[in-house]
Amino acid sequence: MGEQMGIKVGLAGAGSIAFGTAAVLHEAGHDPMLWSPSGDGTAALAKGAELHAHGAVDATLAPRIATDAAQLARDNEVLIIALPGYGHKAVFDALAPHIEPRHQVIISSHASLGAVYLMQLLAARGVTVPITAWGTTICTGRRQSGTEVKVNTVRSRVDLCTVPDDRSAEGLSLCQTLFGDRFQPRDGLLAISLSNLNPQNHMGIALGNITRMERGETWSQGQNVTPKVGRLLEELDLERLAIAKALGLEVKTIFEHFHLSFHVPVASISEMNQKMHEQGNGGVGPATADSRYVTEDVPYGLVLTAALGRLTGQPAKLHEAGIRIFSAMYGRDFEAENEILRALDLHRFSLDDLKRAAKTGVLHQPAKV
Ligand SMILES: NC(=O)C1=CN([C@@H]2O[C@H](COP(=O)(O)OP(=O)(O)OC[C@H]3O[C@@H](n4cnc5c(N)ncnc54)[C@H](OP(=O)(O)O)[C@@H]3O)[C@@H](O)[C@H]2O)C=CC1
Ligand SMILES: CC(C)(CO)C(=O)C(=O)O
Repeated sequence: MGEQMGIKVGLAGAGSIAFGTAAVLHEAGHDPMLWSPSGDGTAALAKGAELHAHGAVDATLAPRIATDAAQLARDNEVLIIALPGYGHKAVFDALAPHIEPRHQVIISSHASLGAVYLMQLLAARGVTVPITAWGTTICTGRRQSGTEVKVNTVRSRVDLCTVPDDRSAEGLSLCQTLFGDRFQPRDGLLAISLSNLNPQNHMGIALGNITRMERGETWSQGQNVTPKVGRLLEELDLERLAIAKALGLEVKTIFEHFHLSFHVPVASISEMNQKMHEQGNGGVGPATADSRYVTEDVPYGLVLTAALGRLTGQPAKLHEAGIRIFSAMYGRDFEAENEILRALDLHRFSLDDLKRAAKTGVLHQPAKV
């Protein structure tokens, strides 16, 4: 995998996380390249402007820019998928024909068994590579313009797993080489899916603040995790933890999540968020109802957790209610919007099939009856 430093990393995406991750990689001496699927996200950088990161990372860099998926794969040894779940299928479809055995793929953050979908595309070409799924992102932040990103935090811990699981050591070692000793290996893709706290947290945050979002207000996210919103997040967390327990999987609690990601002492979730607000990394809430907090996290997050709740006999009633309430508010069927679960035809598989696929990355066709 090349030299210890200066690894060429291709990022699919040119939004907040792709920009922030490029800055983190640059600071660690690596060589990032960005690919904006439409070209819009990198228009200014492609004309020669520099990318400025400020906040938890202060850096100015001139990342390489890819014109298409083929170039991103050709010019890099590592590919990081760094865009919302609703773009994953299109990006996997575009990249898969160009991925070769020399590559490693990281999905940041992994959504709805996307790693299984990508493995399936690669298997059709006879290619296997280590695909590492992260439960979240290495940093948080907001892209401020085509050349600027504010990085709010660089996380101390990110949960990961690699499929197929016999390539786990390669996946972990690569992540450590790129980003340092920040990774907590977890037991397969179901653990990683249940390690992503955004869907449940964003459900509570968006429900509590939907009028602010719809009216386009500017509002502090941390400050608006008020005691009642905080309690809803804690109750949502209990549903997720019950499913993980039924599956025999260890995942972090919401308290550990905020502590490790935002460096605040453990207290109630509302108190931890107030502290984040005070120390300046509480973030800014979405200023539009057309936000991935709903359009990504409901179909690609809550829907999978709710399905796992049904399969494990641990019904996630609040998660289920969230899917219905947001679908009613938006006049959309968010359950039907998940392109990856639809392509995998999840309903045909048993819990045992999913448990196996969580390790191998392969969903075997159920036997015909
Ligand atoms: N920002 C944060 O602090 C955090 C983000 N995350 C997660 O990280 C991931 C990335 O988030 P973030 O960078 O903030 O998101 P952004 O909305 O900033 O990502 C924008 C990028 O996504 C691309 N994109 C959007 N829709 C599609 C599509 N349908 N097909 C292909 N590409 C698409 C855009 O393409 P184009 O360039 O063509 O416009 C652009 O490059 C998400 O899963 C998010 O939930 C998790 C925790 C924190
Ligand atoms: C703001 C933050 C870090 C917490 O909700 C986030 O997860 C996001 O932007 O997706």
